[in-house]
Amino acid sequence: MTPAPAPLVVFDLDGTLLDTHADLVESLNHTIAALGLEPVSYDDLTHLVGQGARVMIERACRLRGHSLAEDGLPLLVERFVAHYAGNMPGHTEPYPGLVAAMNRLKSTGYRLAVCTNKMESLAVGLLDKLDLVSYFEAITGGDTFQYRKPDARHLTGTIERASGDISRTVMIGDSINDIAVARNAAVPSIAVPFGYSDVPVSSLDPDVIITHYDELTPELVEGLLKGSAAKVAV
Ligand SMILES: O=C(O)COP(=O)(O)O
Ligand SMILES: [Mg+2]
Repeated sequence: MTPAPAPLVVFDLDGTLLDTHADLVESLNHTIAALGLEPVSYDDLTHLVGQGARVMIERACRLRGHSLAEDGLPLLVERFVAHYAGNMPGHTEPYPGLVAAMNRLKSTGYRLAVCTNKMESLAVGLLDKLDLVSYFEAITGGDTFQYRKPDARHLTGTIERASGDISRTVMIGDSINDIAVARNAAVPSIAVPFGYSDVPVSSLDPDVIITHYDELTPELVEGLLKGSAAKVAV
């Protein structure tokens, strides 16, 4: 019998691997200050984040009642990226128990990857500053492909780059795009409630919710993989 391919756990980044909120808010406020707009708060972030910097800036302008000239956006994105990249890692930290959980999974033969709507260069740069890049077989961002979460191809493209097997993959994330991309790719999902969802994660209907990384064990992932294999077999 051929052994089952190594399982792959694919992580979202903002609000899942890393608590990035303070730096996102700071860089966003630095960006919109150029337009004379009032700063946004952490509470606003849950509605603004999710589709990368460009959309976050557009949404923040809308929130502040500012109609952005079409050609104004590239300069603002540049301003955001310069500020964010220039301050990394800032206040950003891995969520409690994450590194131990990743070590646990890796020492059991698991592969890990990142599928984020953040720009790939910012995701890689940030993970590099935190010495976490080497954990991942692949890191893909919102600009890596022509499509991004919740489009299934962002996740399937990530799995391919990580040399994973879609029937042995689990996606873990904090918001609707993550649970939706998993559903769209027919991959089991795990939600974390400590990120930036604007609705309770239970309403997204993930397969499992974990409230701390201590719960992310090989047994939990194997259980989900068996469950999804059973669903396919029915
Ligand atoms: O930066 C964003 O807008 C979203 O990032 P995430 O996909 O890692 O949550
Ligand atoms: Mg997220």
